[in-house]
Amino acid sequence: MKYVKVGIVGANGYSGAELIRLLLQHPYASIEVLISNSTTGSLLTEQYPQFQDIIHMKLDTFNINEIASRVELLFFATPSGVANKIIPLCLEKGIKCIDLSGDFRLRNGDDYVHWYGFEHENVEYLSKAVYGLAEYNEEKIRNSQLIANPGCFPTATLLGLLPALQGEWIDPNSIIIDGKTGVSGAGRKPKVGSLFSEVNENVNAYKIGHHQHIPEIEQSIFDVTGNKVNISFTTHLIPMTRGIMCTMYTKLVKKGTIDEVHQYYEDIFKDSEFVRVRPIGNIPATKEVYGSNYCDIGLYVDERTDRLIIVSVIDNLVKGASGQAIQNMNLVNGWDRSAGLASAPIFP
Ligand SMILES: NC(=O)C1=CN([C@@H]2O[C@H](COP(=O)(O)OP(=O)(O)OC[C@H]3O[C@@H](n4cnc5c(N)ncnc54)[C@H](OP(=O)(O)O)[C@@H]3O)[C@@H](O)[C@H]2O)C=CC1
Ligand SMILES: CC(=O)N[C@@H](CCC(=O)OP(=O)(O)O)C(=O)O
Repeated sequence: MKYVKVGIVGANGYSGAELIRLLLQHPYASIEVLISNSTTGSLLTEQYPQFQDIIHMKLDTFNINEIASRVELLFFATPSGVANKIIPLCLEKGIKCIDLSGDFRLRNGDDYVHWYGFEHENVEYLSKAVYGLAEYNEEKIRNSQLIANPGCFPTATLLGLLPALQGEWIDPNSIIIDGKTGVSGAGRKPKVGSLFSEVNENVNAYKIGHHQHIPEIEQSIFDVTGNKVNISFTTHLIPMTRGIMCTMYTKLVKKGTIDEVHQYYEDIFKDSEFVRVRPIGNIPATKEVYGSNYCDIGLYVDERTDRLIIVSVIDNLVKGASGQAIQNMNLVNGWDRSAGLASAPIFP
């Protein structure tokens, strides 16, 4: 099997480093180029000593003419507002691009000003991007040159919620999503809100009503089910390093026992190697997917309130970012879906 030469723009960030870790164990991809910004010129091991004697590479500046002949596929693990400017240059050179940022997830260019706070510079490319939720978009992803990798919260939310909507088990206008995340979700760039003394022994609700993942989740619900919904979505920062838990409260509209709903979920995900529907009565915890590409889903039918409560957990850096990006790379190249991703979660 031929190796595909890949590069990472934003290699010095948390999701960039996680891409490196996962790509090192990938059977068909070889890392050829690492690009960073303020740390350009340094060795990767100066930034991340864990890679000593494993990978010896320098962090370079982005120069499309210089890298075009060296890579066939680029991952963008850059802050929002960066990839929209440079991905079109890469596409013109025939490089496949997988963007881990939000820059190509929304179809409506005007939404970027409202939800992300920047003006998108290449709105004509938004319709060329395929949303990389692999479990729902596999065929389109296989044939795409530009993949918008889903956000971490949308990944956990959509995998947990879409079957309930597809099966018309719940009222689409009743959805409340309570999201919790570890601090690595905010990236490696230092900020006050990520300091140990701010996060430790604390829980903090943030971006209520204006989180950038709201339009992404609503857009995907529409694409898969045709439902135009307005969700209530609140995220909380909690004192852990990795992990996302989304607990979703929904009103049941179809009389169904937990056995029926559970069977419906199992049928939807029977061929998805990275979604595990937990047995009835078993609710997943974030540590049970730590370091892995799994999304685990637990279901509870509350007969007292007629609600279906769905709990979905992922590792934000793996299934929520770099693992899912590699899952998409596997589809684009026609490889095994789980190539390089088959490892079990780390526990405890
Ligand atoms: N962390 C997570 O759990 C998840 C992150 N994402 C998304 O992935 C992207 C990366 O996130 P994360 O790894 O956390 O971020 P980090 O802040 O940890 O890293 C950002 C990286 O981008 C580089 N960078 C910054 N500006 C530029 C630029 N203009 N040109 C090239 N490189 C640049 C930085 O380089 P340097 O350090 O040298 O300045 C650094 O390598 C974000 O868009 C984020 O929203 C998505 C899902 C989950
Ligand atoms: C803890 C923390 O701040 N998490 C970030 C995760 C965002 C992210 O990963 O960015 P994308 O929009 O590119 O998906 C947040 O909630 O905004």
